[in-house]
Amino acid sequence: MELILKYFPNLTEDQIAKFKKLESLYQDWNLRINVVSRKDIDELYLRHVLHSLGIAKVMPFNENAKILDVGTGGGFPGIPLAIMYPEASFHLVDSIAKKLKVVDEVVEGLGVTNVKTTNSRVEDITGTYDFIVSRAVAAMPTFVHWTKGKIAKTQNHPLKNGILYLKGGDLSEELKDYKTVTIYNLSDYFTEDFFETKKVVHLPLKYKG
Ligand SMILES: C[S@@+](CC[C@H](N)C(=O)[O-])C[C@H]1O[C@@H](n2cnc3c(N)ncnc32)[C@H](O)[C@@H]1O
Repeated sequence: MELILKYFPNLTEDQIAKFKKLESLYQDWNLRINVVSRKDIDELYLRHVLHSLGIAKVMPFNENAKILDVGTGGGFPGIPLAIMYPEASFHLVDSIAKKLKVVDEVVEGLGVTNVKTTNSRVEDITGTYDFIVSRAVAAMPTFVHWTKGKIAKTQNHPLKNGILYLKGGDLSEELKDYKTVTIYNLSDYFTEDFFETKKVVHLPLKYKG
């Protein structure tokens, strides 16, 4: 938890309490439904919570922001971001129901009220959002195809509405066709070795016409 405060020192007491509570909730639920590997659960704050919050360093969301987390799995990056931005609304989607069971239990255990979950493939989601966040779900071309038409027209943030994707490693081949992409190195924000190759990829997307 100190790790989160190191990079986000202005959290409220309520946010601190919620971030702290994440550990016991995930430890408990992960024993019943495995959503986080054993190694990762020991490093939950580094590998999951702080990594998810890399998106917050790149693009602090406004009040009323509408965010879709595609393939949220056990709730990453959506749950840490929902704690960070209690006035924004988060829609967490996954095609596997038992993963969302963990998300629903964690959300209830935390008392977070700005998260909605849907058990569905993202292709079947019909809303529009300021940003679509994700980690470890699909290569960018597939992801862009899946999320077509889900971006809101009105721009409310300094970065253009679109995808904010947590990715790692060499992305030159995967992203070569996207002229408008911006890559943010998380090592510019966080000093831990884990972030050495980690990035946030911002890809502006056209709104639904
Ligand atoms: C490797 S997990 C990543 C989970 C989480 N984002 C994380 O980083 O911890 C990929 C998740 O994407 C989900 N997924 C894959 N394709 C999807 C689709 N088309 N629509 C919704 N969820 C999808 C899978 O069910 C799985 O839970």
